[in-house]
Parts: sequence; C-alpha cells; structure tokens
Amino acid sequence: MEKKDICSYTYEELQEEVENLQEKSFRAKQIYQWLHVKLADSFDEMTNLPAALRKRLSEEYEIAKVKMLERQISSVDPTEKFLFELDDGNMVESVLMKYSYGNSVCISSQAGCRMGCRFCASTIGGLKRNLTTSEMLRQIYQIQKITQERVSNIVVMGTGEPLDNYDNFVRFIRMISSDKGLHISQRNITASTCGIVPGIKRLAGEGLQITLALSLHGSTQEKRKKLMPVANKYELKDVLAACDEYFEKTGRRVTFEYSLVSGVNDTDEDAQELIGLLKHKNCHINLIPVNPIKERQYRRPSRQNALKFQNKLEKNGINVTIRRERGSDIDGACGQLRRRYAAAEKGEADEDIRVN
Ligand SMILES: C[S@@+](CC[C@H](N)C(=O)[O-])C[C@H]1O[C@@H](n2cnc3c(N)ncnc32)[C@H](O)[C@@H]1O
Ligand code: SF4
Repeated sequence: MEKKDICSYTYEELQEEVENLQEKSFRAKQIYQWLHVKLADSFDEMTNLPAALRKRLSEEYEIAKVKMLERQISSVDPTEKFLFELDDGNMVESVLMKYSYGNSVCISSQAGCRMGCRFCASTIGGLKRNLTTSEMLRQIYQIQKITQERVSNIVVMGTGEPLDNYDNFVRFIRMISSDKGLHISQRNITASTCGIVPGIKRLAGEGLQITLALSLHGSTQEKRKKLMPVANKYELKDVLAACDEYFEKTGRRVTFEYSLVSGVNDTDEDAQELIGLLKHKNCHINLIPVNPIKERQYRRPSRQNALKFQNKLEKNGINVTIRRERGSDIDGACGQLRRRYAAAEKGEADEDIRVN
C-alpha cells in the first residue's frame, strides 16, 4: 500500500484522518504541531503519542523526504544556498537571504521547469515533476532547523513555475500562513510567474494577500517571444490585464521583473516602450542584470548601462530598483547548483557547469 503524504494535509484534513483512525480528536492537534511547528522529520520524534499510534502512523503515512545534500555559505553577504534531495532522487535548490527586516527563503515549486525561458538554467533538463505541498513546506522547515534561524519572508522564485503546479502551490500558501503552522504573513510572501494568464486570474480570486511578481523581460509581444516561449501562448496585453485584475481584486501592487540582457532588451527603445507599458500602473519594477549561464551567450549590461536604464524609468515616475545581487560567490543563478550536482553524478566536468 502506498503511504499517504501526511505533511500535505491541512489541519482540518488531518482531523478527519485521525477520526478515521478512531483516535481521540486531540491527537490531530498534537500530530499537526509535531509536523508544522516542531518540524519533526520522523514519527519517532512524536514522544507524546502512544507507541502504538506512532507505529501505525509510520505504517500508513510518510513524512516527505527533503534531505540536505549541500549547503553553500556566501563569504560576501549573509546568503546561503541549499541543495535538497527528494524521495525519488530529484534535487531542488532553496536560498536563505538574511536582511535587516528578517530572513527570507526562496523555494522551488517544481523539479525542473517546462517553460523554456532562454536565459534560465532551471529549464534546461525540462520538467521532471511537480513538487508536493509538503516538499515546498519542508524546504523552509529544513532551513529553519539547520540554521536555527526564524524565517519571516518567502519568495517562490526558485526552480519551477508555481502556476503550473497550481493546486499544490495554493495549498502551500494557505498552510505556511496558517496560524496552526509557522504562521508566516501572506503579505511577506511573493510568488513569481512567467505569465500564465488563467493561473493569474484564478489566483486573483483565491482571497490571498500575497504579492504577485510578473516576469516581464520584454516590453513588446515580439521581444517577449524571443526570450520566453510562454509568450507564444499568451499575448502581452492579456498578461497585463490579468495583472490589473490581480491588483483590483487583492489590492496588492504587482511587481514586474525585468532581467536586463545586454543588447537584447536594454536599449533606449526598450526603456521607452517599458515606460509606455507601465507608466500609469501602480506597480514596482525590479531590474535584474541577467546571471549568465554557460548554455547561452547572454551577457549582463555594465553597471553604468543598468543605471542609465533605471534613471529613464525613474524620470517617468516609475517605481524602479535594480535588484542587489546576493551570494555572487556561490552557484548564483537559479538552477545552477542543481545542474552542477546532476552533471557531477554523470561524471561531467564541474567547470563546464559553474559560471561564477
Ligand atoms: C527562476 S524564476 C521562477 C519563478 C517563475 N517561474 C518565473 O519565471 O517568474 C524566478 C525569476 O528568475 C529569473 N531568472 C531566471 N534565470 C535567470 C538568470 N539567468 N538571470 C537573471 N534572472 C533569471 C526569472 O526570469 C524570474 O523572473
Ligand atoms: S524563468 Fe521561471 S518559467 Fe522560465 S524557465 Fe525559469 S523557472 Fe521556468
């Protein structure tokens, strides 16, 4: 019999499970606390449960494996990168970034990605599979346990497209923000999407208070298509309309992410078009000098050109920042650590994959 994924059950669902096991209802609270507050990795740790119940739980349920394979600690700023192994051998990356306002963790939502963005290392091997809700939660739990640091902010910006794993992702948001678990404020959670229009519209109606980040990267439909195959499916005007709907329904200002790629989307013309698109929107734009990956020839603009681009937007009243690079001495671009590890397992040279 396949074991049930106990960490993906909401509190109410766990209550039902406990009832079906014909156990006293307070056991549900105890088990939920072990899993989502005390962050237990095994049923053996649940010492206030009778031994017979622990045995039964371990026969019928499993606690999703998210096991640390590697931890990289940056020497230039307080950033750490973690590589985790899942039950089936797939690997995912998560990043801890320490700020003055608290600790932020960037998690992966899928093993790989099928969206094919040209500059992204996460998509090179395609999509392996969706992560379960428990695998998303337990990336945060493991980091909190390993570092003994309380996590206060979450960004869903690691490997994968969260809206391509919609149900598990939304369940994750509800559970991580629940007062029965780590209770991380939804206002401290940002999820980034490449622009899946039906997903954005559906998310707008979920009654959540998370920030939506839209990966824009091009100021016209044609330019987006060159960098992001998802633009072949959804028109830019429809993506922007869905973002407007998100803002109207949630009151949460949308962030636009724009990876600056030298000679591709960082010209004066690009800046002008971007101003035209965003000028009248209540939004924020994050410029991210592209992180080069070995498989593509894309380069980042000079610091001076990036600042010039930012100034143009600012002069037109657009709220814009250049994202500060974190952990530049560790496998920086999303998906690189995972790829380097997979290559090493296949006996390929490390240097071929690492670009930093
Ligand atoms: C890895 S994606 C994950 C979330 C979602 N799939 C998306 O595309 O928004 C998070 C952000 O990283 C950006 N990104 C991916 N590869 C990058 C690179 N090599 N340099 C800079 N940004 C990159 C993406 O464009 C996106 O804005
Ligand atoms: S940028 Fe996001 S959507 Fe695009 S391939 Fe990477 S993870 Fe997938």
